[in-house]
This record gives sequence, structure tokens and C-alpha cells, in this order.
Amino acid sequence: MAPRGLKRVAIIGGNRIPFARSNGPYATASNQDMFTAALDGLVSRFGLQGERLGEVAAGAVLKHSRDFNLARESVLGSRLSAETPAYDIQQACGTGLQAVIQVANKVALGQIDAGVAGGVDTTSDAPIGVHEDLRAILLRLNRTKSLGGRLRLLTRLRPSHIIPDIPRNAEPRTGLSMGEHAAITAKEWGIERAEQDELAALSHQHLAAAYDRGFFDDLVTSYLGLSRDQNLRADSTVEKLAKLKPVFGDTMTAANSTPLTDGASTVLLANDQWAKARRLPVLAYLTFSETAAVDYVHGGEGLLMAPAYAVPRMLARAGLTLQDFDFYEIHEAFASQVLATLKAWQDSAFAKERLGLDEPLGAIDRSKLNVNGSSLAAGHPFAATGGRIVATLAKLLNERGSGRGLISICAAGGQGVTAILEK
Ligand SMILES: CC(=O)CC(=O)SCCNC(=O)CCNC(=O)[C@H](O)C(C)(C)COP(=O)(O)OP(=O)(O)OC[C@H]1O[C@@H](n2cnc3c(N)ncnc32)[C@H](O)[C@@H]1OP(=O)(O)O
Repeated sequence: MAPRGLKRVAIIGGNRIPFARSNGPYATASNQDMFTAALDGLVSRFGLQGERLGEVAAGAVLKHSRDFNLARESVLGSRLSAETPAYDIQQACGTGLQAVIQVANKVALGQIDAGVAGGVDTTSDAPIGVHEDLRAILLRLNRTKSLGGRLRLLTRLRPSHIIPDIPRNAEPRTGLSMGEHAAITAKEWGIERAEQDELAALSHQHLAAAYDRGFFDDLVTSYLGLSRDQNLRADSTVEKLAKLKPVFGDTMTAANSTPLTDGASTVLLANDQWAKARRLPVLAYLTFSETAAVDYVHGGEGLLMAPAYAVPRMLARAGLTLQDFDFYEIHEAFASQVLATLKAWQDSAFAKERLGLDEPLGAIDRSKLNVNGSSLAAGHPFAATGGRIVATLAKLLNERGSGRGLISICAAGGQGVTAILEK
């Protein structure tokens, strides 16, 4: 069955709650609480009360088993029509952008007219598991009918069984944390401490300026007493950041690494006709996307370097160069990871040996990079970052009146999700 023709995918806008530092103001909020708040804020913003949308696609990187379909439960908790289908996806920190791409593809194919994509995460309410042996006993206990059998099982309980299984911010195949992996890449690419601190300080200064000029007034809904991203420190300067001690490798600190964060974001996507019928202006269009993965286990590539591969493939398909953009939104998992990616794109050997290209992609105009701040300042609630970036870039393009923006997000598991927005 062939589709009848592709439709343009319009980004109508986004809504998110301010991002909070882990174990801060959202410590008692669940993923479902936060995502419902972000979704319901989107409903208010765009008059979607009672609307039956094509679908809601969203996800969380860290999820309790009770949230087997977080997106659907959040729809039922929101003022969208209860007849809106919803499902969860997960691609680590690429989740939010991948959700946008999923919904966009269905809009493009004419399978749905409009949908919401989003993501949420909380490291304050991480899903703690129980000891494997205790789990086995509890499962058997649930199946055993006789009192004697149950009592016999209970005698197998040991004090060590109360040790919880807490999810680690680490790669299962290497045992190394994201920060430790990023530190290896930073060393390989010779990324200096000073340039990392400069990028981090700029992220804070840009985000603070954007809040001050009201840029986020129609993108961020106050929640649980927060009206701005809690991690934001407008007074961040390279001099202050230079004083912090390294936490990963020799150059990465708490300021040039993202903090553990809680938060949620949503984006409304639609075809032109749907938007026009509701008199909703289009901010920008999603025109291309690409996902890549690298073999960081055996292939000698850095864990967070997959966007360095996804972007050239996407540019080739779009017939564009790296310089053909007005804005670059490169997720700041770590300052060193952004800088390593930019350096790789300028490197002749990387172009030839890793990308199979004759020439490197070249440098970008750094004044176009993360102009309203990014994850180092806003924080990084893993699955919520993609929605934050898409909504921010769409609004930037709308403000400019025309242009093109590149989104690049690295993800755990050696993956990268990228996209192009145009006005
Ligand atoms: C997951 C994916 O798929 C892909 C990705 O995105 S990978 C990224 C995933 N994210 C991560 O791995 C999170 C990494 N971050 C962490 O683990 C932790 O935040 C961390 C270990 C880096 C730091 O944790 P911490 O020590 O609790 O940080 P915190 O106490 O806030 O800060 C340490 C110090 O730096 C200071 N500091 C932090 N930012 C600052 C700033 N902008 N200006 C001035 N000082 C600052 C703090 O004030 C604090 O100072 P004191 O010790 O004097 O109080």
C-alpha cells in the first residue's frame, strides 16, 4: 500500500514545566504527574480541551513498572479526549526527539492529522528494584497456595535481600558512567578545561537572557512553585567555573556536565490543514531526521559520538552543508561532548576514516550555537530534553521569520538522534 503523497509536518508549539534539580521541588512528583502537567499545559495553550488527537507518543528513560503506558495514563489524566491513543517509546536521551519524529512521520504519511510528542524523567523517583533472590521468593510466594508452602518460602529470606537494586547512570556493557565515557572522548580529542567552562558559562548566560526577554513565557508553565529552570545560575562566569574540582577525568566538573534533573516537555505537531482549521500559527516545519549508532564497545568510537555520524548522513540526504544553518541546537550532555563533536566535524582524518568523506564538514559559526542556552544551564531530564529543544528551535525560527536549524542529541547506548527544522 503506497501513501498518497507526503504532507508537511508543522510544529505548532511546545509546552514544558521548568526543569528542577534532582531531589528538589519535584522530589515527590512522579513521571506521570509531571508529564500530565506538561501535557495539560499544552492543552490550555492551544485550546485542545476535549480534542481527539491522532496520538500522543512519549517516554521516560527511567520508568517504574507501574507506568507500563505512561503516555496513555497521562492522556487520561489530562483534558484531551480520552479517545486519544497514546504509547511509550524509549531511546535514552534521544527519546523526546525520536517521539517527535514518530509523530511527524505519521503526520507526513497522512495517517494522523495532529499529535503530541514528549518526554519526562525524574532521577528523584528512580525505579528501585529488589534483590534478585528476594524477587524470586516473592514471585513464588504469589504462586504458592498452601500456608505451609508460603511459610517455607519465608524461611529463605536473608538480611542481604533488603539491599535495593538502584539503577546506575552507567552503560551495562562497559560499567562506565556517561561522564566517565565522555571523559575518555574529551581526552582523545584534546578538549581543554577552559573551553568546556566557556561553553557552560555561555549556556547559563544565554538561558538567563532568554528568560529575561520573555522568550519562554509561552513555552514554560510554572509548576510546584518553579517558574524558571532551577539549575540556571545567571552569574556563571568562566572564572567561577574554573574553581570547581573535576568529577570526571581531569577536565569535567559539576558545571560543565549536566546535573541530574527532573522535568517534562511536550510538542504539538500537525498538518497545515489541521492547524489552519483551528487558526493555530505554524512556527516551523520538521523536514529531515536521522538516527545513528556507534560501536562504542568494540569499535573504538566514543559513547556519545553518534551524532557526529548522523548529521553528515542527514546533510547528504537533504543536500545541505553544515554551514547552511541559522541555528545549531546541540544537546549539551557534557560541554566536552559538544566540543568533541564540533572538532570531529572539522577533522580530515575523521572525515576520511570514519565518515568515508573526502573533506571534513568544517566549522560552524559559534554565535549560532545554542543561542538560548541548552542542557548545561536548563538541566537534562533525559527524555524531556528533545521536546525542550524542538519547541525552542521552532520558536527561534518563527521569531526570525525564516531559516533553518539543526538539532543534534547524543544518547546512551552509543546512539544519536538528529533533525532539521525549517521556516
Ligand atoms: C543519558 C543519555 O542518553 C545521554 C546523555 O545526555 S549523557 C548525560 C547524562 N547525565 C549525566 O550523566 C549526569 C551527570 N551529572 C552528575 O552525575 C552530577 O550532576 C555530577 C556528578 C556531575 C555533579 O554532582 P554534584 O556533586 O551533586 O553536583 P553539585 O553539588 O550540584 O555541584 C558541585 C559543586 O559545583 C558547584 N557548581 C555547579 N554548577 C555551578 C555553576 N554553574 N556555577 C558555580 N558553581 C557551580 C556547586 O555549587 C557545588 O559547589 P559546592 O560543592 O561548593 O556546594
